[in-house]
Amino acid sequence: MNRVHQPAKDRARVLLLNAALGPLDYRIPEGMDARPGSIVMAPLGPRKLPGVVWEAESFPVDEIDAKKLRPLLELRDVPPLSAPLRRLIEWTARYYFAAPASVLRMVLSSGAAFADNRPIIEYRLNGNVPDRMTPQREQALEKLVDVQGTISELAFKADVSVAVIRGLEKAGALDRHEVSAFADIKPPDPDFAKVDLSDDQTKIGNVLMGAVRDAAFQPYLLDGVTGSGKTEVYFEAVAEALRQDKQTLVLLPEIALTEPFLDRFQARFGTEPVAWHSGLKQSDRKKNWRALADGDAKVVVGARSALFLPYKNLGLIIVDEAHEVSFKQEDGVRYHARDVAVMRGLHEKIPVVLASATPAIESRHQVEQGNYELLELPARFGAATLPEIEALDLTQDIPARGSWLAPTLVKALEENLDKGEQSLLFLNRRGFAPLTLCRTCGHRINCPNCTAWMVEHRLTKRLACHHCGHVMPQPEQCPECGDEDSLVACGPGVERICDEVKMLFPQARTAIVTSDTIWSPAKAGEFVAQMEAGAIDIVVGTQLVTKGYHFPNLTLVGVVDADIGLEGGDLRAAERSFQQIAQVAGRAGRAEKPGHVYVQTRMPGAPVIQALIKGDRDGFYNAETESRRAAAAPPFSRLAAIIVSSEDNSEAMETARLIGQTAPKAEGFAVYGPAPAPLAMLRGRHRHRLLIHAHRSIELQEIMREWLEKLEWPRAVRVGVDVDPYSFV
Ligand SMILES: Nc1ncnc2c1ncn2[C@@H]1O[C@H](COP(=O)(O)OP(=O)(O)OP(=O)(O)O)[C@@H](O)[C@H]1O
Ligand SMILES: [Zn+2]
Repeated sequence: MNRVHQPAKDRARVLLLNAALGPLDYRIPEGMDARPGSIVMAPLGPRKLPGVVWEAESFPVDEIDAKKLRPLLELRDVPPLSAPLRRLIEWTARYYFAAPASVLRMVLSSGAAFADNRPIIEYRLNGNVPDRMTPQREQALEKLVDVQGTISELAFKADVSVAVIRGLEKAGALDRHEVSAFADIKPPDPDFAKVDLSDDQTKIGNVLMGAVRDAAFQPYLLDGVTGSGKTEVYFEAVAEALRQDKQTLVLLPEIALTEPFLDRFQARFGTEPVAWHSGLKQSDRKKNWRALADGDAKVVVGARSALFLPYKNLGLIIVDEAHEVSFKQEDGVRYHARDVAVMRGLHEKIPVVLASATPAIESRHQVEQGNYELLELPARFGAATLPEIEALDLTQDIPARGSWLAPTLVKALEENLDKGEQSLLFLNRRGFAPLTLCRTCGHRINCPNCTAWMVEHRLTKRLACHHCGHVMPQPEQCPECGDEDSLVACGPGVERICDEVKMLFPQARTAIVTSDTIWSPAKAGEFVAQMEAGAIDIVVGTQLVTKGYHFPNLTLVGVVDADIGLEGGDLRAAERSFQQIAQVAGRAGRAEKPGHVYVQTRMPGAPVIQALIKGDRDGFYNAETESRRAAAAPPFSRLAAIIVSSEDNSEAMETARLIGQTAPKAEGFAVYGPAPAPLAMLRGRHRHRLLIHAHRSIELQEIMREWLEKLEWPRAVRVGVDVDPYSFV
């Protein structure tokens, strides 16, 4: 056997959609036009697996004899993956220590690539009631009103088994509908509803339109205060891409934001863009995938997973709310969508726009380095002004016993209510209380699988672990000492704040907005409609309400606990607190009526709080950047984490120790740990961490690859690498 780089003409190296397998060689049968990028079906043992033909030189392997090659089974009738996309997949896999097949999975994510073009069969209720009723059937009939989907989607939506849905179909309660595999897509009209831009907006719009026409790689940081019209401005670039017949990808940090975005887009371009997120039903996933691969979908808006899709001729990428940490994926391939978006721009040779009112320190640093071009919108659009921000010192302005809102904030809420204006209370904690404690023995109710407290959710009468999803009924007695009525809820979550609001203002119409209540774009749409109709007076929400929304009648914002974010003390704690509070403050007074923001804190003198109340954004950024520079922290250095986990703690510890002991020694390369992770147990696995700190000039991945490749550990141990980590637990 020898390593050959130039394979024979009828030989194909195929990256199969299976992370455990390396690339394999196959024979290309006579007449099959398979070349790099082609999506194929290949035999593996008795099975048939999808895969993509790749340049052999990208993945050198020991070649097997031509006579032993099995032939490819089929060439799929879908456009091949482009060379720039193949290079992006390779880059992502190398940079983030992921199997190329795992990255490829995100590209082919819908199964659409392998499905034939036959119609998709969906079902919906037809009003017939089956003769025989069961509780499950009743539940399904209740929950599936106006829902259409495949059998398994209906089962999921109705929370019953597939057999129940099949039974309903047999009993004649469901009608069958054929849905075309191809979407019927109306192209957006770039000139549908043009807006008159201000002078500042026009200047930036022109820069971006020029960039789209130039069709060259250029990242932009579109830095404009909340409500300055960043969206209007980047819509100009989208319009230009449409005129050039190029595709645009708009990435949003949260699927809940897609729904309001669709409406806004429709108002500007006359039709909705194509959406991509985990909430899509199977038939829409397939259709949308196909439409963007064929180039029919001109504008795609989605969550981070939309980044890897095989667009036919991408001309522009926009990352909105680009500072958001939710662009970092924390499981599977641990990539940062903002960084990969820029890499995609580089490979596709197109402009990339990062829009934010509170840019990441990393992005500002790139501007300083001359890598990104800065475009600034310093003022709110029109007559709107930035809200007044005031700190409420909780040690002076003390909330009543058993409550969490300072008297000054309560009074402001009351006045706002009287004026008929809307208010928003922000607390980044889901549920009722973060901890349940026994007054008798001091026992704290922990998750059995994680080093974490069980969070009380009073609305669903359960305790839930926010790390693994474990739930239990609210116990009547202490699980430790057995005492009755001794359990108390400690600390507030949004539900508890909402209870307080209802006690204070029984007449107020309230809404809780968290991922528990707004779990789909449709739910977000309902919430927006209610806000716009004035059917809600006071919203209590988590970070989900801090970004993107535009409610003209929302004039008062209260930050319930500004200190929470600073507690963890990780690298980005101050930056994140600043961003969150500035963003939530940015929801207030976005139209004619001015806004007011109260920030409850025990540390009114903290630099973050001071910068917020003085509106000294640049002061905060400069100080924070300098402290990072002084500490040689990112972006002035690089970090990578190694997370070792196993159900067996001693195995995990041994492996972590082995990794630590074999750490390479190099100038500007330091390894800290191993140490038990702060989240020492997660989903029943014991976790240990190492942190690598390196000079920017160092080939971090190369050194780590060489180091880890030589080591062996028990099969049950998982070793994950997190490059440029955002989470340190
Ligand atoms: N040139 C314009 N003409 C008319 N309306 C405008 C114009 N520019 C902005 N607006 C309006 O001002 C409001 C704020 O604009 P937009 O939502 O684009 O700001 P943003 O910078 O994206 O805000 P945020 O970062 O807070 O989400 C919107 O209602 C928008 O329609
Ligand atoms: Zn748990």
